[in-house]
Order: sequence, then C-alpha cells, then structure tokens
Amino acid sequence: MTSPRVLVVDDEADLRELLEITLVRMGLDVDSAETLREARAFLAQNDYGLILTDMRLPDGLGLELVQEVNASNKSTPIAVVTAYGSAENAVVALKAGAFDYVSKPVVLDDLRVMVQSALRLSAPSTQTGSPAAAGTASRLIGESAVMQSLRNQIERLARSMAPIAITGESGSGKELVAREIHARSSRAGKPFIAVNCGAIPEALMEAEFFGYRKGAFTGAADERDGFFHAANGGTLMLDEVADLPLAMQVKLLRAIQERRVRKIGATSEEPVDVRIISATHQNLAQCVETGKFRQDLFYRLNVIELSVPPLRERLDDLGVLVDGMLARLAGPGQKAALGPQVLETLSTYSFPGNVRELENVLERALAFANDGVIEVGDLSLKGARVAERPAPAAEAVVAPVPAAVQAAMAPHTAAAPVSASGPAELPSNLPNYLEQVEREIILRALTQTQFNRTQAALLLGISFRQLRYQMQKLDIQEPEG
Ligand SMILES: Nc1ncnc2c1ncn2[C@@H]1O[C@H](COP(=O)(O)OP(=O)(O)OP(=O)(O)O)[C@@H](O)[C@H]1O
Repeated sequence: MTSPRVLVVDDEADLRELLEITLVRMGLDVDSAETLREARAFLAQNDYGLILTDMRLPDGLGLELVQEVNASNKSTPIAVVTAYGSAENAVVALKAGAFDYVSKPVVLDDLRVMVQSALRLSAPSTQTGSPAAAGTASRLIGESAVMQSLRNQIERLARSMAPIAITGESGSGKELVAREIHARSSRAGKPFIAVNCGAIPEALMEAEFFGYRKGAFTGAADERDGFFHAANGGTLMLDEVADLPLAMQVKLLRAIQERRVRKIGATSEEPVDVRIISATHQNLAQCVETGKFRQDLFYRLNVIELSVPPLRERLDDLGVLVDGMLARLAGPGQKAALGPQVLETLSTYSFPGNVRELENVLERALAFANDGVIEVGDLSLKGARVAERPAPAAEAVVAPVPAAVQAAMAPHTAAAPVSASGPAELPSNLPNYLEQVEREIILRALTQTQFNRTQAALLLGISFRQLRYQMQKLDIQEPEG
C-alpha cells in the first residue's frame, strides 16, 4: 500500500526542510514547492492526503491556495503555517476553509498531531474505522429546507478544526448538532465532552476545566484531569458559553490559543488537542457590547457560526420528528401512534421549548394514552399557538408577577404540596407543577429583594450562579421600568 502523500509549500528553506524531515519520519511521501505556481503544478498532477502551506509566499498568499483547494471538488485537507502571534491569520484561514493551522516556531508534537488528524480525514473510512461520516444516518431528524442546509453545513464543517459557535433557542438541538459534527469528523473515535458553563460554581471552574495536582489545595487528595484532558483528541462543547465569568474567559482564551493547559498546582503546561464548539441561546455579540463577554474570546470562538432554527420555523418536520420520537419512546414490541387530528393540533402550537418540548409533550401524552394511541386530549399543550403567538416568552415574562407571587405566598392553597391535600388535588402533571412551584418561589424571593439576585440567592440558600441558571431555565426576567 502506498504511503499518504503530503505537499509542503514554503519558501523558507530551513522550515521547509524541518517539515519535510518530520513528515518523512512519519512514513509519509513528501513533495515540496516554494511558490504558489509550483504548488499548483504539483496539485494538477497528484492527489494529496494533506497540503501544508505557509501564509506568505513569493507569488501570493497561502490563503489563495486554501480557497482554490476548497473550490476544487477534491476536498483535500489544507493546513496553514502562521507567524507567531498572528492569531488573526489563523482565524482568517479557518474561515476560508483551512482544515487547521500550526504556528511558528513549529512545535513538532503539535505538527504530528495535526498531520495525523488530517490524514485520518482523507483516508478511506474502511482503513480507519472512523469517521462516522461514511454514510451513517444522521441522528438529526428533519427534511425541511433549513434542516437539509444545516446537515450540509455540518458535513462540511466536520472536516475542519475551526471553532464553531452554535446559536439557537433552548431545546432547538444545539447539542445534537455539536454531537453530529463530532461524530462525522476524524475525531469520532475520541471523546465528545459537553460542559454546561452556567452550571459550574465559579470557584470550581478552573479545577473543572484544567484539572489539578494532588495537594494543589485543601481537598485535592488526588490528581484529577479537567475537561480539556478528558476531551483530548476529541471535541469540547462549551454550552451556555455566555455564562462564563470574565476571569475564566481569560484563562479559556489562553488555553484555546496556546492549545496547552496547566493543571492547578502544576509547574508546566501540557499540550491538548481539542476542537472547541460553543453554544448559547443568548446573543453573544450583544454580550460583548455590554462588556459581559470578552471580545477576543468571542472572536476566537466565533470563527464559524451555525444557527439552529426554532421548531416553529420548521413545522414541516413535525411529522418525521414525531415518528422518530414515538419509535424511540415505545418500548420494544409496543405501539405508539397518533390519533386523528393530533398532528394538526401540534402544528398549531408554537413550541417555545422547541424539540425538547415536543419530546416531553409526547412522552407525557403516551403515559396517558390508551393502547399507545395519543389523542388530542392527551396532549395538554399550554402557552401560545402559532396563529396567536404573542411577544417571545410571554408565558414566562414577569408581567403577571403580583398574581403569581400572591398565589405562591398564600400558604397551603389548593396548589400546596400533596401532603396537605386530598387525592383530588394531586397535580395532573408533576413536572409542570414542580416547575411552577419553583418559578413562584424564585419570583417570591426576587420580589422580596427588589430583584436583587445576590440577596435572593442568599435567601434561597443557593449560589448566585445557580439562581441565574434557574432563572434562565424558567425564563424569568426582570420586569421593565
Ligand atoms: N432534529 C432533531 N432530531 C431529533 N431529535 C432532536 C432534534 N433536535 C433536537 N432533538 C432532541 O431534542 C432534545 C433537545 O436537544 P438539545 O439538547 O440538542 O438542545 P439544545 O439546543 O442544546 O438545548 P439547551 O439550549 O437547553 O442546551 C434532545 O433530546 C435532542 O436529542
């Protein structure tokens, strides 16, 4: 079997030689070009498993080659060598479709990792066993035009290391999209780690992300890896990235730029090979404007943006989504189907909680259904219909605070906990009921403290971050004015 062939394009003799020697030692065949013109001539004659090009060449920019290779239908991975400290060049190259980049001075270990990852991508999948790309069905259900375009983008983006920022409403499928990108990439055989940045107490963040050495602080009885180590070789998803405290944003930026992390208590940094995907339901650009999110980190994470549309904008997919979910929800040998008019009823609903809400609605309905056939009456949809859709999140905005708060403050009303009530007062829908109780209690604490969240958190015996997270989850917003 022939070795994979790599094309090196660089006019600096020293660096070119270093790259050649390293690649040959990895068992690869190498061609070298000093100019764009020579590179084009090689590309016209041969197929390559990887192209590695410097950014500045005597007759133009490496970026031109990136664009040409991407425009050809060969889809050969192409990586660029960027000058030290020119993070901007790296971002521009990734945006233009480069697979990855290495910075000068080239660290050979980093180069080897990058080359191996690129070659896994261009190798026939039978040889590697990964990536999942080879014809595996997508777990992302939906045939609407937006979903098809999303799937195409995923396929294309899976072939690069470029950081991706996924935006979309809560429950719209951001994590599923990130998992798909990972599963279809050359990293598929390595871990996918999703981290909810809003759920980690600030004091523990550094330890959670970077790990710690034994004895680094009281309670550090053993050495522990952080998320970066756990995701090594794979993908790290930073979910709800807008919730990262500013101090942590600085540390994260450094880790992403340097591709190195230092455990707490360690004297040296260790290299990590992690692809970063971030997600948020907030407007990150706006967070930058208000000073809540660092511009440099935003720029670094937001190389490629991917937006997942809300379910109400792709209701054409409702039928296939329901079919897929019912097939999963019904146990083996059991039936799960929709009765007459159910799909029509669902398609008039606005699904503020998106696909996750659809899953919950169906799961709940199935529990009430006779013989696995869901009828309209089993659905118990609440909130807005598509036709009459009011301002976003109307259900949760604080306008009706006084009523909600009064209700919550009235001791042992009919909605009080089960122990005080007879069987007739059992909640007909426990998750909804608990959510309502939680919302009301949080609103009560917020009202008592004139919406001072620090004090409200104190009253409730939870951290500020926990309170903020719960408020986001329950869509509780401060009343205007
Ligand atoms: N297109 C889809 N096909 C099948 N299942 C889907 C699809 N989109 C979302 N889901 C399912 O809906 C649920 C919510 O999706 P996911 O967790 O990816 O959303 P999210 O946008 O990351 O939510 P959050 O903002 O709350 O983190 C999951 O169970 C997921 O499997």
